[in-house]
Amino acid sequence: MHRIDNDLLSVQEARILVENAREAQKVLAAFPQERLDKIVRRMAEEVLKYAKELAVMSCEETGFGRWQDKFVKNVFVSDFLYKKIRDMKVVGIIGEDKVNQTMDIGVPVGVIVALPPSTNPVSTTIYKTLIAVKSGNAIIFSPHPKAKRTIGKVLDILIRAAEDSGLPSGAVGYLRTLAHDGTVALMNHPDTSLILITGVPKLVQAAYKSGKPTIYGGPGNGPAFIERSADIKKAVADIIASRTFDYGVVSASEQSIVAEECIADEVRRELKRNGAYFMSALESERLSKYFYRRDGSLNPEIVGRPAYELAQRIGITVPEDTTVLISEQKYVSPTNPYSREKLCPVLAFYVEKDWRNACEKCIELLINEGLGHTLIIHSQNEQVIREFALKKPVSRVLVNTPATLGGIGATTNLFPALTLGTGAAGGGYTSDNISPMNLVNIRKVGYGVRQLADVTNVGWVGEVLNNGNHSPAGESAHDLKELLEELVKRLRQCGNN
Ligand SMILES: CC(=O)SCCNC(=O)CCNC(=O)[C@H](O)C(C)(C)COP(=O)(O)OP(=O)(O)OC[C@H]1O[C@@H](n2cnc3c(N)ncnc32)[C@H](O)[C@@H]1OP(=O)(O)O
Repeated sequence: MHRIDNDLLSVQEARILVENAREAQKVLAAFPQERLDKIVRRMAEEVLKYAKELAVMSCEETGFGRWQDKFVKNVFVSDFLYKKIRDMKVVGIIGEDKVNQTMDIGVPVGVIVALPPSTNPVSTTIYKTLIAVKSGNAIIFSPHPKAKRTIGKVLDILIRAAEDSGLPSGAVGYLRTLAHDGTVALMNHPDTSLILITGVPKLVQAAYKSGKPTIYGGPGNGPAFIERSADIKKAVADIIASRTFDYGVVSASEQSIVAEECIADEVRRELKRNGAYFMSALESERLSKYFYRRDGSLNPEIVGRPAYELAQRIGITVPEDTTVLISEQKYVSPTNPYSREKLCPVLAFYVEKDWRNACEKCIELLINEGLGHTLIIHSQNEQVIREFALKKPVSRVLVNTPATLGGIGATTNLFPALTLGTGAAGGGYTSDNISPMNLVNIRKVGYGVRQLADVTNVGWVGEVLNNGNHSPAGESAHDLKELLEELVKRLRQCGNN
């Protein structure tokens, strides 16, 4: 009974939120870029003040990750991302080609439905709100139930700051009565235009079923290949820093290491020097039992937990400062959790004879899970790097950098984003690191610059038509002559002769 009431209330609330957002967006759509920018700036400045408090709150509410790293992510979006988008021209006339006489006009998509994940609730919510308002859109969040207090607080801070600086009321909103039906009602409402979903694998199908354009930042399974020419010390330090960041919850993070045989022992030694613990086959087997729930989904109990705690769970005594748990593996399979995304500081370790075999292994891992997401290579050999980049079914190839930070555009010059597109390979429609430009349509303006006759080479067309042998329909020479005369007549009628 309670569930039914909750579902009904949630659906009703969803309808009201969309109606308010639709009206607010009409006002917002008329704002020039400068006015939107002022609001974005106020939101970024205000939420930055709460970066630490929200990081702590997020860990307390969800149990996922490390507050210090969440604090870094919150600062990253409120400061670095903000500065990156500050001078971007996204709406109105955003491009003009005086020579070719064309113009591009950025047009907001309308009302966006956003789902943030329980693993990055604060930073993803800040990021989505900033890029949505920057691009003149309204945005309605359906908070993840596991992080609803935290997401509610982030949004209250953002909404207060935004409305104080002129955002029409209702342009940023969120569902307070959380229920599956309310979220689906937001997705299916005829007045919502686009769904921006990060994590939450269980609701992706509902988003696709709505028939709306859906941008999904989904699971990764990035293999990190260490090639013989790599700076091994740096490669290992990068991987450890990345895999331990926020206890492994970022989807771009390394899930396995693929080492070239001739350097494998050195890599193992370096990993151990960096606090890694290599599990025995038995220990690996014991830990593997915890990875999935009965329905095959990832078990939240191991997500975003430190290596030491995971070791305790299977009764292994390891030093408290153990950074990652590593399992030596040979094979890739959907039933082998070590060859899939793990969202915690656990890595698989594969050894391959040379870079070509490593290349195959990486592809096998990506086909197993994480198609379209991310791959990492540590190498000084530009030729191998390029071969890798050309062949891998991923949307981002990260070179000599920690993947967690490289994928989200902190240590690389990729766009700073917490929703990473996986392209057609990953079942989505964009492979971008999602930016405000993904939230507008580009209206193309083209001035008349030539006449139809200018693009029609009558002489050449005549030559082709008169060559009866090449006529697919087998028309007679007489028919073709008539066709040509008709073409010339049409060009004249257009006043173009
Ligand atoms: C750059 C980046 O890092 S992007 C982040 C990418 N991250 C991911 O892809 C992580 C993928 N996430 C997961 O695998 C899971 O969310 C886990 C393992 C982290 C956590 O699992 P859980 O705690 O069980 O949370 P899960 O997301 O599955 O949701 C739990 C329930 O809440 C529901 N739920 C989640 N969000 C909403 C919402 N907005 N509205 C209504 N219901 C929701 C889910 O449908 C699910 O319902 P069910 O249990 O009845 O099927």
